[in-house]
Amino acid sequence: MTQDEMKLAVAQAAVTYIQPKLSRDSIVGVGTGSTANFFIDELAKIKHLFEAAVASSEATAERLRGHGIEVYDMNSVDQMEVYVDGADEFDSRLNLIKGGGGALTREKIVADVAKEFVCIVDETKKVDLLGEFPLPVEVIPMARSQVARRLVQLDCMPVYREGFVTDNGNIILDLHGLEIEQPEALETDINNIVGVVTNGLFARRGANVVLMATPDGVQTLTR
Ligand SMILES: O=C(CO)[C@H](O)[C@H](O)COP(=O)(O)O
Repeated sequence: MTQDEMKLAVAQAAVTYIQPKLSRDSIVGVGTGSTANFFIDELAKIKHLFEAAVASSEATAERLRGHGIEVYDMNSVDQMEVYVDGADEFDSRLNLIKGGGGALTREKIVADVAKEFVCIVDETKKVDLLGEFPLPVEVIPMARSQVARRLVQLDCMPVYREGFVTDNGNIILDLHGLEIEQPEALETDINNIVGVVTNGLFARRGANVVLMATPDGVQTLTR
């Protein structure tokens, strides 16, 4: 089974999982990335079952609209049935690293509103300890050097993501070589640095459920 076949399988499983939770006035939060794109294409098949979506990036909004799914502005939404998104890594407690595609801040905002965060991954994303995937940090551009110095003081190794600008007009520093024993504490410590918008650790608000594609089928993992 190819990785794309696994992404499709988990996207289909996500639609099956969320369908009973939806009603005509439901809002669905939608994440960003290649797995999320498979989900969007599958979600379009049940677009008559919910009211609208909220997107975690401009790319996702464009793809949703391409399927004729209405996309609401985040500020007009105060409740959301479910948020579905991929991840770069997850551990057994369903803590995540996200933001490989640079959409981490909007992803975290949309996830925060949702009653349930359904994370869709293939088995290659499962780790014992988070941190092999570089942890993205979104930073206000004028604070780049100072934030980098503060991150070094936290024993992090920041690498500037050259030429990349987030949908919010900010830059990304990727933190390499981490072995994250205490994800909640690190999430808080990094977010407390002045000039950091947010970081890609989803520990304080991890996933409620992870749907993980394997060659033998999709597994449902809960906390
Ligand atoms: O956090 C993300 C984007 O900011 C994605 O969810 C993450 O990078 C996984 O992407 P993919 O499904 O393409 O592997």
